[in-house]
Amino acid sequence: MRHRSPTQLIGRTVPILKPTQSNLSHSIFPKKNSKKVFGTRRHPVHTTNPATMRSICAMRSLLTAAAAASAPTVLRASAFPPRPQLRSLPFRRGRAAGNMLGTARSVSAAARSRIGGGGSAMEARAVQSGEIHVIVGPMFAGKTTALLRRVQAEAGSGRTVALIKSDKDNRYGLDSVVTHDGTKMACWALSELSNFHDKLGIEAYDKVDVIGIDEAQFFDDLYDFCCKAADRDGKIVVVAGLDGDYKSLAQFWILFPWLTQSPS
Ligand SMILES: Nc1ncnc2c1ncn2[C@@H]1O[C@H](COP(=O)(O)OP(=O)(O)O)[C@@H](O)[C@H]1O
Ligand SMILES: Cc1cn([C@H]2C[C@H](O)[C@@H](COP(=O)(O)O)O2)c(=O)[nH]c1=O
Repeated sequence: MRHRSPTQLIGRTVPILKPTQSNLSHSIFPKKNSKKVFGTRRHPVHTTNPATMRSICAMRSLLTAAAAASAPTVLRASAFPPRPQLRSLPFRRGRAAGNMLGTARSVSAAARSRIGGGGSAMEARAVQSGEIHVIVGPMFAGKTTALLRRVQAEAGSGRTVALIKSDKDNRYGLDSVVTHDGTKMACWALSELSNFHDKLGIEAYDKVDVIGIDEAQFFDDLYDFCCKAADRDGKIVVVAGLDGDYKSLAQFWILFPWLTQSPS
């Protein structure tokens, strides 16, 4: 059987056009081997589903506000977090010398401090939005492999990472994301992405720079979570999942019109 590679898209979530029937008229799928840039103008999502349309329109104001914000990215430093344990934070905090979090703060922590620290409204809005990266393809395409490589590279470059998968995927156990050829990495197995904040606690969430999500197609709240994590909290979110099944996976699709560029 011919091996198919997953497609990788990358982008900030930037609202470009108000979704209308006319700009929702094209397929979300690029031509095979296409290097074309993704974005609402070029590759809008194809949907006539009223719920999807409502969702897109409802998110527009949030995204517009997020896009209005601009500030230099705050570079973050930390060591690779220890294996997540249920009922405990996945990061050691407050260490001195090898202070795992160094002196830098996460974008969200910095943003919160600006907002809560009596800064002006302009300062409060000056938060760098994050990014959403999408790895998409059919089963056995190497999506999880690509996700783990990316997350491990981010961790290796000093960012704090957290990995999530759907608890619906219990094929290789629940405590790890596992590729079909056996590479694995500890993860949080969740039924809903909205549980992530509760599992980590707000302080630990603040310190996370990169959130990897595997089996993204199973999360009904994928779109809301990704947009909030990227646009409100400045996170880099790397999402891997199937491009569709018989139920259409609308949550995954509606991320696509907000993606503005693909890696060269
Ligand atoms: N049937 C199979 N059995 C074992 N390993 C496989 C099989 N098909 C693919 N692989 C290996 O698994 C890798 C892809 O696994 P993975 O990243 O988990 O894919 P995906 O997340 O897209 O399903 C491939 O690079 C290949 O080496
Ligand atoms: C095609 C298809 C797949 N699924 C399920 C089966 C697996 O749990 C995942 C895919 O995982 P992989 O890492 O890409 O191998 O999705 C499904 O529920 N519905 C489908 O149509």
